[in-house]
Amino acid sequence: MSTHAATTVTSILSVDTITVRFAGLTALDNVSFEVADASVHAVIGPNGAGKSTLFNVISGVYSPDAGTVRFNGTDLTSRAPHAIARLGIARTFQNIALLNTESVEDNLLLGRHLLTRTGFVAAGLRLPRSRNEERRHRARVREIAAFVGLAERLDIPVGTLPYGDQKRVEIARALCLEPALLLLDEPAAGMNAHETAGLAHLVRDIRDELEIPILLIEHDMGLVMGIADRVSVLDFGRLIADGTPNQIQRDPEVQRAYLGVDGAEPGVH
Ligand SMILES: Nc1ncnc2c1ncn2[C@@H]1O[C@H](COP(=O)(O)OP(=O)(O)OP(=O)(O)O)[C@@H](O)[C@H]1O
Repeated sequence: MSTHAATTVTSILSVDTITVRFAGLTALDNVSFEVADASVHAVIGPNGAGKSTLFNVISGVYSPDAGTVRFNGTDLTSRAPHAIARLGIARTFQNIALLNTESVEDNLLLGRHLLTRTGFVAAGLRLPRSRNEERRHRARVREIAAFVGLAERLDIPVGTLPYGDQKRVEIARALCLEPALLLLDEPAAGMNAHETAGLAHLVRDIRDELEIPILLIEHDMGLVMGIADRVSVLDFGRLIADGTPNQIQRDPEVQRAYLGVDGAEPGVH
């Protein structure tokens, strides 16, 4: 027997033989992979590869035709989106979904509504217990805003912020759920180089300081290769590769999938 104990990587999310069909089209075909705890895990693939469908299965928007998704051992398959959020999976969307005329603080407070016991109606009536609860939530919202770099922007209507800051508000709102796993859907889309660099920092900080694992869909290969611990590659609904960024960049099937679509290698952007 070996004297060296194998390093065990705990997995927080298991995607197990997931298949999703839309009419005649197989959007996900028997897809399996694991997301390790304390990791940044990227899902990449050409347009139409099945990435959004995968997120929609994990977050409960779609029920798969076959397979299971387990989160910390709990079967998520066919649970409703709000039940999955309550279990600790928070997500952001491709298009910013915030209340533009409301302040950063109010948008973040709304992100905590699943965690409130007395609810915001009771808070509006200023009942003593709800006042205490509201105070706690406001304090936590301030901490989270400071963590993402928005401490000075709490009173500003979200719609007037620069795009990169609006994306930060979205991520902060997801963090307000105190998630055990964060799903980010194309967080760098529409960002300039400076904003993307800031996002890379933030994602690393969420993993390293908050110790929240992150699963992200992203087309910006520079960002993916720079921050991901592991990368899963989808092509026409099939998982064609799963490995470290280095392994993925050298994988001939991955290169073929990208060259076949738009002439770009995943390592070159
Ligand atoms: N609700 C739906 N009804 C029918 N077909 C769908 C539906 N959602 C996705 N599809 C199809 O499933 C396939 C996978 O789509 P999906 O949006 O998951 O790909 P994607 O990798 O996220 O693409 P992109 O990078 O362009 O966002 C595509 O062929 C798409 O047209």
